[in-house]
Amino acid sequence: MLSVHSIPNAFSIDQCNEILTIVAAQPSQDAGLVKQNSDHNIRRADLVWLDDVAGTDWVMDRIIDLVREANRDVYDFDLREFAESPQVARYGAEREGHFDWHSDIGEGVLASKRKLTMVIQLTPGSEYEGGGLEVMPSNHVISADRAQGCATLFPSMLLHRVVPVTAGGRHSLTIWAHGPAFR
Ligand SMILES: O=C(O)CCC(=O)C(=O)O
Ligand SMILES: [Fe+2]
Repeated sequence: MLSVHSIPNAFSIDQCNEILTIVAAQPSQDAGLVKQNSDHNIRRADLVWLDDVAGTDWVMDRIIDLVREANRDVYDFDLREFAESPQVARYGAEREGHFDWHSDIGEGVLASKRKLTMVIQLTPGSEYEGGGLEVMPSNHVISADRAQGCATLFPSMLLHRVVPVTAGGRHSLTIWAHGPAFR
């Protein structure tokens, strides 16, 4: 139940590139944390929330299929909804984009109901240095597959981070599935 699950080619290269094109046309926001305070020592990234963007229903449809299948095969969590918009983040070398160790379960009304996190690599791993997503399921660290289109899923309470980008830029798509609190 605390495992990190990887789905290669969850989104095709064409689909990743289409999302990147759509996002490039949107204004981005400086990343806030769970409680909307932006502490740049913890996180440095630019965000676009996809539910504000027309023409992205197919992205959510694909997300729903991927999460449903992974939950059936691996987690068996009581998931009820996607209560938050999919989020596209850009971590750029120009300000050492990163996200320090954190859990996605926070104190907010929505963040407290997060149960499963899925991150899609939108950028090919060869286009940036650093920027790796790392997840800590127990006393060791798992590095997410950097391949474009690969999905990494993990229970939202697990500590994870994005190490600083030192060259180029990395885009990721993150979505949370929500449900009643763990017990
Ligand atoms: O961009 C990533 O790889 C992870 C993003 C993340 O951990 C988050 O938004 O909570
Ligand atoms: Fe996170």
